Amino acid sequence: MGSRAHRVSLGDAWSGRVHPDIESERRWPAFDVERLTNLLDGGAQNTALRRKVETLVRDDPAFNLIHTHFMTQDEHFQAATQRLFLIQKLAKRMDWPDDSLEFQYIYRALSGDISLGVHSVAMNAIKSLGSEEQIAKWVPLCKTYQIIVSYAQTEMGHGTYLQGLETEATYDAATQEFVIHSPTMTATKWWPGDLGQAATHALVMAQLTCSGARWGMHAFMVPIRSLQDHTPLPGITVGDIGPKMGIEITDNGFLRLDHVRVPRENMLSRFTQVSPDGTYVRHGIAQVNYLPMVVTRVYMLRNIVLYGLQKACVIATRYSVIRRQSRIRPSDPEAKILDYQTQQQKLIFPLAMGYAFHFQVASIMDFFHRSYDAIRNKDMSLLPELHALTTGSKAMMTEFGAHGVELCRRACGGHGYSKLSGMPSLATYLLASCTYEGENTVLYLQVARFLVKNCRQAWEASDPASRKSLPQSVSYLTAARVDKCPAQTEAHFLHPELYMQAWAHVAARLLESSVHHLQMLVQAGADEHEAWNQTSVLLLQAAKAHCYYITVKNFKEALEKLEHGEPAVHRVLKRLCDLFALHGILADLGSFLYDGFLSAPQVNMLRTTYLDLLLQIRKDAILLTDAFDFTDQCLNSALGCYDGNVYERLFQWAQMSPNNNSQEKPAYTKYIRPLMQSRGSKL
Ligand SMILES: CCCCCCC/C=C/C(=O)SCCNC(=O)CCNC(=O)[C@H](O)C(C)(C)COP(=O)(O)OP(=O)(O)OC[C@H]1O[C@@H](n2cnc3c(N)ncnc32)[C@H](O)[C@@H]1OP(=O)(O)O
Ligand SMILES: Cc1cc2nc3c(=O)[nH]c(=O)nc-3n(C[C@H](O)[C@H](O)[C@H](O)COP(=O)(O)OP(=O)(O)OC[C@H]3O[C@@H](n4cnc5c(N)ncnc54)[C@H](O)[C@@H]3O)c2cc1C
Repeated sequence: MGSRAHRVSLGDAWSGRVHPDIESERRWPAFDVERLTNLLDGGAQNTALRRKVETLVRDDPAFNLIHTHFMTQDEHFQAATQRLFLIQKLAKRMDWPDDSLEFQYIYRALSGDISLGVHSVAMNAIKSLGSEEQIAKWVPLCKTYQIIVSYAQTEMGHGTYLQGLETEATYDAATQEFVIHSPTMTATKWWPGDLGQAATHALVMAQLTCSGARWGMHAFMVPIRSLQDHTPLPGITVGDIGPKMGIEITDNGFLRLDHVRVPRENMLSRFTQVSPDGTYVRHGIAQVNYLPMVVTRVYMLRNIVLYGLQKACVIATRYSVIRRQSRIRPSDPEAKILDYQTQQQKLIFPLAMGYAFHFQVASIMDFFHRSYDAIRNKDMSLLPELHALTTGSKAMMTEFGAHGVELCRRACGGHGYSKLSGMPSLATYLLASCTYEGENTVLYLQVARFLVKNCRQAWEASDPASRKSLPQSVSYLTAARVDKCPAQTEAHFLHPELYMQAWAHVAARLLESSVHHLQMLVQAGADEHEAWNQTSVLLLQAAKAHCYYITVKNFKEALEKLEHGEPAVHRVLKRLCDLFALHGILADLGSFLYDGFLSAPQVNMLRTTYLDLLLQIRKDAILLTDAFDFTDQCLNSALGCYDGNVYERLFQWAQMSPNNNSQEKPAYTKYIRPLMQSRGSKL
């Protein structure tokens, strides 16, 4: 399939004419864009399949996303639910297998603008925590949408601290039922997606009490709305939590339970069981019921964070070669804004991130697939490392991703504030992701806990064998390290080993000084918890440096695999990897200068290398964003279309505003006219 025709998909009259300012960027490609797209897709056959799926939704008006810019919250939810309904029909007609790539691709093609995402989160939770019988019972009902399930964990009073959840699940051995109850206002479930309007069931996370003891958070399948008429069932108070910053496709809701009884079989019991007489049995640590969050964190990284960031890069970079403003020299024509060094600085770091995070997601997915089945089969040996890798990646990718999208939005100037640019929607999605599935600070501190625990064990161990047994992702922290940067020229900063050493050095030093600070406070009389709190700013910094190190390492290792097969693609990706690593150093220079790891002259050399990279990457910027291969339909942006016809499209889309299509002007007739006439016109 011709890729250009494929991309120009909105059918506008001018789409055939590509704007000369963007055409010139594509005229002499330094690498084969299609090969890079294939690499990102995991092979040419996947690219072909993805494009086939995209074609299926391209010409159908029901899948046209432009109108979403003008919708109210409820209209948005309805349209997203209609798309879900149509996709299910399409999938049945096309005979797509469950969990197939086709589903992944159609969600991507429609920019994830499809409702009932949390139903999938809940279904994955059932697969993680349910026994085989429970999975066999509930998952087919979920897959066929005979029931719709919300993941109801967060309460008004507690989201982070799961031990503090107040919803009660008390076992009644006489009837072999659990009594699920919200004892206080703050116990009200608040925020769960798909709960406000859609759900028939909630997977309620509640504190289990049986045999007179409390056992922590467990998952219970609770019917909440009638399967006949969708009204709330007895004992259930359920509704919508009201307006929010964005993500209108999701009906976030509240839920109160008044002594609602569910059978004993409704507690998910892969790892924990309550026998008929109330005896409690558990396999693994108490936090084993937190496994669904690990799974969701993995999937959200690709579907929401990575794609959101990449789309913002495409839109802002394309716009920046069309937009001309001011002159570099007085005698020049007005410059493309992408030719300003400061604009390059704004946009090229997010672009490098868009690639770095691609390889980060691939690595996390790989670790997840290697460890998840073993965990479900009660081998918990890789769970702590999986938890640390997923929480760290979630925190870093959402924090940097949200920042990157905001940089891209601002790089579009005033038009970036228009919803028609697509940027505000991307920005609110990325912002929300910093909070849901674990607030980022809290998640970074989980990473710090893992680092401190493992490294302390290694440092305190006298025999070298204990050092060897450190989880692979942290073993570098206790290895011998370089204390002074050996770079003598600007070119030395383009050696991956050199910037890896720099990141390893800073991550290890920050961790060591956090641990020393902890020890110092304890020696001075603080208990270990207070000492932890009084060291948490340092710990956060150490966890962040570790996450950066891991991301650079994954990028570097992915490139090593590519080195021999694809020299041109390797060359452009290597520049992005270099820039990603060096940008992080420049952004946190204090940490690298603190103990003299870098000298001031080295910082100057590093900065020169960085600025030179900006210029080199700028030449390929459009092609690097084209390689993500998002359709115009998916981008849903007046600024970001493949053909670059920004101004025509912006004007045309604005005409769709209901204000421009109604004879009624209530604000004018009710208030403006009377206001103007109130004093008697002198004109
Ligand atoms: C396709 C995507 C669609 C996206 C839609 C998204 C919709 C959004 C949904 C949601 O937001 S659902 C709600 C999500 N909520 C959270 O993420 C809550 C965040 N809080 C937590 O994860 C935990 O409470 C906590 C912060 C980890 C703290 O828990 P706790 O106080 O109980 O534990 P600690 O004392 O800190 O640690 C004890 C021990 O447990 C280990 N651990 C903690 N969490 C996990 C886990 N998930 N998996 C495995 N192990 C875990 C932790 O490392 C400690 O281990 P040790 O150090 O003692 O060995
Ligand atoms: C769009 C959206 C969708 C959501 N969907 C769902 C859903 O489907 N199901 C569901 O159950 N929940 C859902 N949530 C809830 C979400 O998971 C929680 O809001 C999130 O986990 C944060 O918890 P919190 O609100 O309690 O924040 P808090 O923990 O109250 O955070 C407030 C501040 O306190 C700080 N803080 C808290 N604890 C600590 C600590 N131990 N150490 C240091 N600092 C701390 C945080 O860093 C933060 O700065 C959703 C939320 C949003 C915004």
